[in-house]
Amino acid sequence: MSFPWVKYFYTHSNITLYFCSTMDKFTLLQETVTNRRSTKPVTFNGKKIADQQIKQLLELANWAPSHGLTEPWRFVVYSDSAVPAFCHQHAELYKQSTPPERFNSAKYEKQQHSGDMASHLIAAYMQRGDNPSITALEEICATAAAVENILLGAEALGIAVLWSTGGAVLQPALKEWLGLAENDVIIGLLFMGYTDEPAKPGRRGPVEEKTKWNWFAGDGQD
Ligand SMILES: Cc1cc2nc3c(=O)[nH]c(=O)nc-3n(C[C@H](O)[C@H](O)[C@H](O)COP(=O)(O)O)c2cc1C
Repeated sequence: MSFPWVKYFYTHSNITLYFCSTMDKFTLLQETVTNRRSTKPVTFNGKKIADQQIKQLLELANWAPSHGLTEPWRFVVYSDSAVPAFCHQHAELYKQSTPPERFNSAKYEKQQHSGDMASHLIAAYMQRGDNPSITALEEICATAAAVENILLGAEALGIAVLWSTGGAVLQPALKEWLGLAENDVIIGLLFMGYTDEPAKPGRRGPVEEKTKWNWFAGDGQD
């Protein structure tokens, strides 16, 4: 015995479900992307993130795209008392590598204490590969994409993050201290923790002002 209406319902409800789940996926992603905010470590509350969640975020990072599958992203993770210890060292490197006329003592002290309430700190860098057809720019882009994956995953888990290139991050001194090769590039320090402070609203200029569309005459347009 056949029940055509069962087949009809089954087929069409699946189509409906497919469209619903596509919509939900986009809405969820959109919320995660637009709600993500940078959080200053000074507002962290000292609560610890489980190492397991940090590992989950690193797994997300590892799914970033890379030209030629070079996977150039590398991470050095600091946790517990290694975080303030790193920050003190980073502040010293900033002091040593900054000409006296540009040295800012307030920045130095801020760097020293930036990890006091953080749970983890991740130094993210691009390890330059030896494939001559892949440029350093491409490998930096891939590593930045990996970092963005961490930021979005953190937002989904309620973890506060600041991606920072302040202090000595862009100076050779930090690279040397971390034992990186000359062509490697530090993409940033990720200060991670929890905050009780509400996020400030994000703001962006209109994307239309950053986009140029091109059409061929006669093509359909929305
Ligand atoms: C490559 C990079 C470096 C950044 N460096 C710093 C930094 O050194 N200090 C800081 O306070 N924020 C830093 N930020 C965070 C930006 O200030 C922040 O993304 C921007 O103000 C927009 O705010 P939102 O992330 O909350 O949308 C950096 C962001 C990026 C992408």
